Amino acid sequence: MSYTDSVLVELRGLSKSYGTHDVLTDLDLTLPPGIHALLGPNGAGKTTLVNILSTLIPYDSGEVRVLGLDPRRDRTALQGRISLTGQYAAVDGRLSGMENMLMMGRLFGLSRRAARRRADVLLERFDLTAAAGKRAETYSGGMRRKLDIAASLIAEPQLIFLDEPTTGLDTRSRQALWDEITALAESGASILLTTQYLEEADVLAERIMVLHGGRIVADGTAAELKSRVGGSTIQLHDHAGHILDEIPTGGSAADVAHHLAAIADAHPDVEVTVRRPTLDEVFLELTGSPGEQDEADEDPTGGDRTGRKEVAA
Ligand SMILES: Nc1ncnc2c1ncn2[C@@H]1O[C@H](COP(=O)(O)OP(=O)(O)OP(=O)(O)O)[C@@H](O)[C@H]1O
Repeated sequence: MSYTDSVLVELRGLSKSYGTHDVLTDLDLTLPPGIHALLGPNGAGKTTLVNILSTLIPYDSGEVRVLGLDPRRDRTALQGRISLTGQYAAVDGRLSGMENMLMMGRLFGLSRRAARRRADVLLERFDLTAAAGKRAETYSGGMRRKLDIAASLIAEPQLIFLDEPTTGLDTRSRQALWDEITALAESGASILLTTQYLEEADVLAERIMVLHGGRIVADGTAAELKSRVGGSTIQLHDHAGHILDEIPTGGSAADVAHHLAAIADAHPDVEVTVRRPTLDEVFLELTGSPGEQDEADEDPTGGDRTGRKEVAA
């Protein structure tokens, strides 16, 4: 496989097992630079794949290139160009936010002065400047997660792996982190994030891969995945918002207009909305199991509990 700047990750026949348990089976994938989400239920193999790509664990067979490098053979060179923020924050609670940043800078071989300069910029960017002198163990969960990500960015990685970056965060912290992730991508870094939150993948990622049973069962933009489960649905509801009926459509303007005209004739007073399928519905269709939703949280994107985001007709 040859590397060009237009290829971020390339997999050919990647397989990985633990004993007799096949976790990843014959994966093929080519990713361009950008924000990509790896979505899948518990145990689907998301962390295993990220750990392989980020050099933490070896793969069994196949070909793997990350930024043109083989994570097994070119481990050290690749480690200098990527960062990994795991589900379990690597922050040292006894050190202050700034000390954590400087420690990470030294690990990446930056001079003290360069590390300090970069730490100032990143702490400011993640809104942690005021807390920089305080021990990290006094931080909230959201602040620790932000510090962890800030520290992982100290060496300006080309590719950032975020493994379930918002798991366990409340809605506000999650939204703040989404804003940061978007800003990181705008500054030119590529991001590969894993998530169990369908909405997170929908909001952040240009491309979503659904991992299930060791294979990628779907791959595309959120809109492309949604189009796999059919066109828009027209919802009829009363003035109190109770859903009276749902009518599937082919999705084209002509087809939706045709249905709306018939509804207007038969029920001139009824209220209608037209909505696209949600990623939950896509997930159910593709994997036979519902995607995980954080029941404790209200939906941060403003949809209802089912992840529905309605669009006025
Ligand atoms: N070191 C290991 N030894 C044996 N089995 C493992 C090991 N690491 C992971 N597994 C198994 O491999 C499968 C995939 O695990 P992985 O952590 O990659 O899934 P995941 O999609 O990241 O799940 P989650 O969303 O729960 O983090 C699981 O069945 C897990 O039990």
